This record gives sequence, structure tokens and C-alpha cells, in this order.
Amino acid sequence: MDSNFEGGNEENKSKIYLDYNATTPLEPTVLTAIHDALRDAWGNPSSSYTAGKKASHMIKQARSSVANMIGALDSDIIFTSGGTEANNMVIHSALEYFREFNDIVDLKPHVITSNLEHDSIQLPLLNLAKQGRIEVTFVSASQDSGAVTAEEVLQEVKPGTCLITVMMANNETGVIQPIEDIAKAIRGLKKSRSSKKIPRILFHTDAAQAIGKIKVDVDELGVDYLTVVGHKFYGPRIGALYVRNPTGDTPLHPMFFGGGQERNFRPGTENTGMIAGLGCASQLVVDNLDQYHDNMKMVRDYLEFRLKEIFQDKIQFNGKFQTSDRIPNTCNMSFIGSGLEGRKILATVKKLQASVGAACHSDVVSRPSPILTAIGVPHDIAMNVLRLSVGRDTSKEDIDLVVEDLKAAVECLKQG
Ligand SMILES: O=C(O)CC[SeH]
Repeated sequence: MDSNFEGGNEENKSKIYLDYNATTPLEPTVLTAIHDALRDAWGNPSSSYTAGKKASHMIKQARSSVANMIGALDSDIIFTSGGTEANNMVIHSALEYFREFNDIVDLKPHVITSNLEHDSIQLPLLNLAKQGRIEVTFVSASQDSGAVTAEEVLQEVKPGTCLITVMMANNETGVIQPIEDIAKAIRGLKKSRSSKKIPRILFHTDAAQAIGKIKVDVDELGVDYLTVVGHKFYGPRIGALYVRNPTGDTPLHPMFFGGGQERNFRPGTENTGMIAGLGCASQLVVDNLDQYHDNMKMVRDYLEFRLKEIFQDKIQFNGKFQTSDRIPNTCNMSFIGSGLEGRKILATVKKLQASVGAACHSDVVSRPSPILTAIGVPHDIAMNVLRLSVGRDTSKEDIDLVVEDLKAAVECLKQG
């Protein structure tokens, strides 16, 4: 049984959680790390006496674990309140960089992104464009791969392009985006752009759905910024922003000002307990990624095998493409037939806890996922979607129970 319901109340024990892309429970060792830090390292990390030094040492250790997890230097890690803050900080920094640069050239800042992004990228960009402060280009993902291509992203580059931001893996389909290819193409433009005295193109990826599932290495990716989100890999609800040498190569500008913490990049007395938890969760990824990956992939593939076995041609998978890879834990599927909307299925099942798409869109019931629409899934199929995302402890027994639960729900809905 899925371990995060062990010890839960009776109702919870009968439930099977398959929404790990929405959020994950804390690993028990992470919970212990948080508890111990709150108990033993309550001092202000800026204080020079023992209580403060205990806290600052714990933060130093956590920073090192986060850096190690993504192949970064400790000094490249800035702790934030979460992924939304990290993503907004990247956009803010790119615009500040451009503004400083713009004394030389009379251009409007231009940002390129995909049509698959999380709202914490899409909405700040749309808001800035609405204010007339930037131009933004949303590159469409291919319907044949569920991903953008480096060629199509780079085709949109203009003299004023100062930021390209593309998520590493999509939260609904699980499709992995070509981050390395985009970075390589951007590097190819660096020399010509610097000779024309136009802004460097900064490159960011939101790795929220990739970390803890596949290898994430900032040097292999070639990014300038990378977003880390703790609650997607059994850590606490804080985050971190990777910035390649923030005091030198890569611009980073604070969104607010205060006591000077995080080298003035992100002021505010540090959340030692949660930072300790993020460090512990990161160390678990360093130590166990291959095992996590392999188990999640085995269980997800078994899920898709069983779904196909039971429902045959009455379902379709929306994230499986010959020409792109997926993170190992995600299955996006739709039932084929009227009256089988994903929300109705989820309201009818007895055990399964999952979603039809991004949790932050769960209140929108009248339209299909914009992500599925973006990759060409027809309206009626997109309305019948289930997003199933397995976790580290999901078992084949859980999958057998879920498939039986879905079979019963579909039969019940078909009987009207
Ligand atoms: O995809 C999810 O559920 C998390 C982002 Se809102």
C-alpha cells in the first residue's frame, strides 16, 4: 500500500494517491530534518553566537545538498519561497538586465517561451506584455512530440530578445523539452550578438517536474537559471533558484529589499527548518535517483499496460510520442466515449485520488486543459482526460486496485 497513507485515518487508508505531480508527501527523514532544525537551530542565522551559527551551518549544508543534486556550485543556489517566486525572479532579473543594457540600444525587451508553461511563467509574462513593458512570443509545441523544438524557439529571436524560458518537463503530459538543444543554439548566437552590442539571451528552465525523476545537471543542460521546487520531490514547500555565478556572469536582481540575507538577492530571515528539509530531500535524490526513476517507470509502464489490457481501444494516451521522452512517473490518458469526462470519473471512483490536469487549474471545470489543447488533443478527448502520476512508493498492487476502480467507475457511468 502506498506508504503516505500508512497511519492515516480509515478513509485515507482505502485511497490510492496518483497525483504526485500536484504535490508529494514529505519523506519521513525530511520531516525529521525539519523537526530537528526547528527544535535545535531556531537561532537567527545572521547572529554570531552559537544559536545563530547552528542555523547558518544547517543552511550551508542544505545549500550544498541542493547544489550537489543539480551539479551546481553552492554559491549558485538562492533559497526562495517556492517555484513561483523563483520563476518570477528570473523574469524580473532579465528585465532589469535589459533595462541597464537599454541605455545603449533603443529596443523593447523580448521574451520567448513555450505554450506549455506553468502559470508562474505564463501569467507574469502576459501581465508585463499587457502593461506594454515587454514583447512575448509563445512558441507552440509540436502535435507530433508534445514538445517545442530548438529551431522553432530560436527562429523567434529578435535583437531585443533577453530571455528564453522553457520548462524542463511538462506537469500534465510529462513530456521532456529539449533544453540542452535550446541552450546550444543560444550559445551559437552569443558571439554575433555581443559584436552588435545587443543583449545577451539569458536562458531559464523550470525543472519542477524533472527533479527527483530524471537526471538534472545544470552544466549538461547549459542553462543560466533553473528552478527547484521542494514539494515535487518529497520535500517542503519552499524552493530554490539556480543562477550560474549570480555575482558575475548571470544577472540576478532582488524583487524586494531588506536585511541582506542570501547575499542581498533574496532578503528575509531564512526559513531554517524548511531549508533543512529541502537539503535532506535533495540529498535523498542524490543518493537514490536511479532507484526512484526505475521504480516509478516500472509502475507507470505497468499502469499503462493494465489500462490498455482492460480498456483496449476505448482509451488513448496523450503524452506518449515516438519523438520525445517523458518523465518516468506520468501517464496522461483519456477515455473515449460520451459521458466519460475525467471529472465525472474522479467523482465516481472509490479509491483513486488523481486529477484531470494541473492542480492550479482544478477550479476550471468548463474547458479542457490548455496543455492538451496546445498539443492538438481534440476537445472531447481532452475533456475525458485523467492525469495519473505515480510516486516512489506506488506499487503494482496499487495499480491493480486503481485499474479495477476505474473499470467499475466507467461501467457505472455507462449505465447512466
Ligand atoms: O500540475 C500540477 O498539479 C502542479 C502545478 Se499547478
